[in-house]
Amino acid sequence: MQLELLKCHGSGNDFLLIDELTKDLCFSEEERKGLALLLCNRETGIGADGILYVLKSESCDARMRVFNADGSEASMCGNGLRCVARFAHDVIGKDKLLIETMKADLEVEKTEDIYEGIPTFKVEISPVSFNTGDLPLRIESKTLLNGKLPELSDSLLFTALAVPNPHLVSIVTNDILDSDVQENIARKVNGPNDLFPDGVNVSFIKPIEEGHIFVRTFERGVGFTNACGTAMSASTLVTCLNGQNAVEKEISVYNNGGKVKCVVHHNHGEDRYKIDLIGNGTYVYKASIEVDPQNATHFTTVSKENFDDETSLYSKFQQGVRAYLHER
Ligand SMILES: N[C@@H](CCC[C@H](N)C(=O)O)C(=O)O
Repeated sequence: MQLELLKCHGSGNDFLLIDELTKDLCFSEEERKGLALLLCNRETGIGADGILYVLKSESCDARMRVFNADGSEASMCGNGLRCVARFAHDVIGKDKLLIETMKADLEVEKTEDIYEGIPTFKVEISPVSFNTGDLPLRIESKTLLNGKLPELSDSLLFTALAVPNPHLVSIVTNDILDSDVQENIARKVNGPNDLFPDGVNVSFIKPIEEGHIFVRTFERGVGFTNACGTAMSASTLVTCLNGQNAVEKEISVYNNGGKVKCVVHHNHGEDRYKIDLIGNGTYVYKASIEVDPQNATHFTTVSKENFDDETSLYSKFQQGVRAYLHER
């Protein structure tokens, strides 16, 4: 079949978006997985951190399903949701939309440009849970808040939370960030292991100054990515809980692909948190490929059309972000 793909990114976390909103496509679960494995491979495929399937929804404006590069399905993807928000906005023509995801219906909204000319979307990251059973993390206690996991490190303090995909977060110093500690831990908890049977996204946070943090994530099902939206949201919340940042205030979150803004909201009555994730939803190119989803072993590219203006504008934004980080 001829399959249209939209390559897009949020903070350099890149995806292949497949439109099942306006097109009648019908994939089996195995085919969705097979397409992710074939197309996301950076050596033999097109290369991407995951596939975003955008489907029709009975209750919302659209539905998002996210498959990681290794073919596993994730319950949420923050950077991907901004790309889906952009796509649904462009197709449906509404500034505010509701997107169905695996575990929640989430509000998304076109918002003020993060950098002049860059299409920017605010997406809701929720529900948030600190219950270890929701990741799952198999330890005795019901939560892990700045606690030790001796199986992973003698010294680092970790917080575990689901937003609702699973995250393990630690605030670290420069020397730890520059070492291979994060990769070793992440590989351990994303291979066969007793602590995180389903794997976990592992983030290290470096506080820069009040209202500004840097986050790097090793993603479950992918590896190190330029950025992970749910991880940046989870990390911002952790810095608020630690008193390093404040709730209801915009926090700048720098990453290897750019910058987003996060705002943590706390509903005191219900003691619930939700986070606004604000950042780019950038189109890179449109492509058409010939592929057999039932036997997804190879594909041929039929056509490709670049969104050069979007790419060069995003590069300018990145230059500013790098200059800021270089000075620190
Ligand atoms: N890149 C995403 C998260 C994608 C899913 C994640 N790897 C998982 O398996 O939970 C984001 O921007 O949130």
